[in-house]
Amino acid sequence: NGPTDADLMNDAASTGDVLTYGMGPRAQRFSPLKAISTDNVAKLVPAFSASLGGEKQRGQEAQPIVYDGTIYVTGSYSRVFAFDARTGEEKWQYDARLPEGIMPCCDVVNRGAAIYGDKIIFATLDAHLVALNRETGKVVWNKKVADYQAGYSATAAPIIVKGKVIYGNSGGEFGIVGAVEARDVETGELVWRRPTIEGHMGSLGGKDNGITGKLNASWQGDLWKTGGGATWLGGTYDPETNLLYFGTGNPAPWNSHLRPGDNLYTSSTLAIDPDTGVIKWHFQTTPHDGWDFDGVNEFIPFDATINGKPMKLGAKADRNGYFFVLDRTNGKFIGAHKFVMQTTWANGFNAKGRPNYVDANRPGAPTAEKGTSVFASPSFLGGKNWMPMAYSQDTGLFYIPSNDWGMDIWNEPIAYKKGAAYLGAGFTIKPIAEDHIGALRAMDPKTGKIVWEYKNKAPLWGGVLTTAGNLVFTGTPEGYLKAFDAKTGQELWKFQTGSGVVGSPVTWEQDGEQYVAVMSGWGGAVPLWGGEVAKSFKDINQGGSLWVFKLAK
Ligand SMILES: O=C(O)c1cc(C(=O)O)c2c(n1)C(=O)C(=O)c1cc(C(=O)O)[nH]c1-2
Ligand SMILES: [Ca+2]
Repeated sequence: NGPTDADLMNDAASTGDVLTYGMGPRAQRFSPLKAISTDNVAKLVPAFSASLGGEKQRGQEAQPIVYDGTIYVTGSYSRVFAFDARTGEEKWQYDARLPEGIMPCCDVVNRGAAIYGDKIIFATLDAHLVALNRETGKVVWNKKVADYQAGYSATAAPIIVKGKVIYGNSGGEFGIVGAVEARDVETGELVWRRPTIEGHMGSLGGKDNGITGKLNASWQGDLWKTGGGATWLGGTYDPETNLLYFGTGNPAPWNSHLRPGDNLYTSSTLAIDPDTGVIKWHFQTTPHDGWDFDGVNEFIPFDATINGKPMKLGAKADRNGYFFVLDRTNGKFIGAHKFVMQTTWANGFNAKGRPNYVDANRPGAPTAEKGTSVFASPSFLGGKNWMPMAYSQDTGLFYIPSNDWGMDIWNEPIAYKKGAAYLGAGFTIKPIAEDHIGALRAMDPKTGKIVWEYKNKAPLWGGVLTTAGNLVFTGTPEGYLKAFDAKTGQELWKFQTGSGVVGSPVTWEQDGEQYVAVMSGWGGAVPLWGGEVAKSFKDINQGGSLWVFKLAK
């Protein structure tokens, strides 16, 4: 009863449901549906809206899951809701009732749940993993996965591969140690664990399973013990190579002068064996990161012919402003293409895939209180942050929700203290263009060319969906869900949802009609950390609702 492993692996092709974060294990966010197309999208109207209620609003970053007449969404403050997919009527809701002392860095968000058999599984801000019965919302199991009092939290949607629920952790701003873990979906028992920082021991079936990397190869002294590298965006899975792809976040502390070396495996993409948790390859996008270019961004498998050769590739639009194409079988560097207006920290990448650093643009070492401040672009909130891009199998383009902005950044002294912020840096984010911060960009992964772009005044903070109807959907903080022509970027439709849209849209087919759904509710990191940019957009109203659309009859 309920979705099986095979159903999850087939999610990209099955149009009657949305079973995985990313609309398929590869997370391409491409739907073969075309009942809604460039010809008729102007006639898209609300079918219903459902409120998450309460006073607990803030950022709604979730991607809905749709199965058998029910829409499952997670809400801010670690809540889960089940709504009737035809009427919007609430079936149940679950509230994790968080303790006082949680320490999420960047708003009380959650990006979505996983579904498997009779269960809905999600991660909480106090670092628990919870399985609920999908019919009743009652707890089936609830496991503490890390210590929230040490700064651990969780915001990502888990994925499920071969009966194991696989998930990441958050807390990179508190000197935690990143890890990917796999648990038995039926019992919640740990199967394997893989820390992301070199020197830490992995486990498999209750036994040691080798340390990650090589102790002290790229970290000095004891710094690896509090090295960061959170896996806070979860991962993708490619059934063809049988590899999980997880991004890793910033090294801790942010002040790079306090931790000489490459600091592996922070700001990287890791390919992990889903059966054992062993790292098969790694690619570091920002070695010795000094700007919080936290590299968790999703790695999306795709196939393309390059120089006459069909290749199994993967792409990642990194927070550091470069779009990476790698051979997904072995991590070999194929290319890095700038997708933002400006990158002050590096001038491209060399043939081996190492950045050509501009040394003068690394914030200076603090002599006493404060080191030399530099202007850096992108800002630490990134050329692209958590919000997922989409890949169209029809156009062969990636649609990247990106932002053009910079920051003043300087280093400060800091020492590790359990449960306290471990940055050693100060910063102020600033706009760099008159007319926009956000830019939805269509990237050709074969050439690195930007085929079209749509500029948005506020920073884009929501996920992207693309369809065989030649459409691209994404939301804006100004409150709109918008649809664009996938080939030209022409804006074809918009709808005002009443609060900023920072969720990820999905589409499916039900009773012979195509539906589109998205969460509305402004929040996430921008209002908290956005400096001058946050001030400009402080009047956006908060919210918390699910919007569902279909074509007017
Ligand atoms: O290093 C980490 O553990 C971590 C976690 C998270 C998170 O879990 O949301 C964010 C970040 N870092 C981060 O750097 C960041 O810019 C960010 C933005 C958001 C958001 O949801 O808007 N989360 C996070
Ligand atoms: Ca971070």
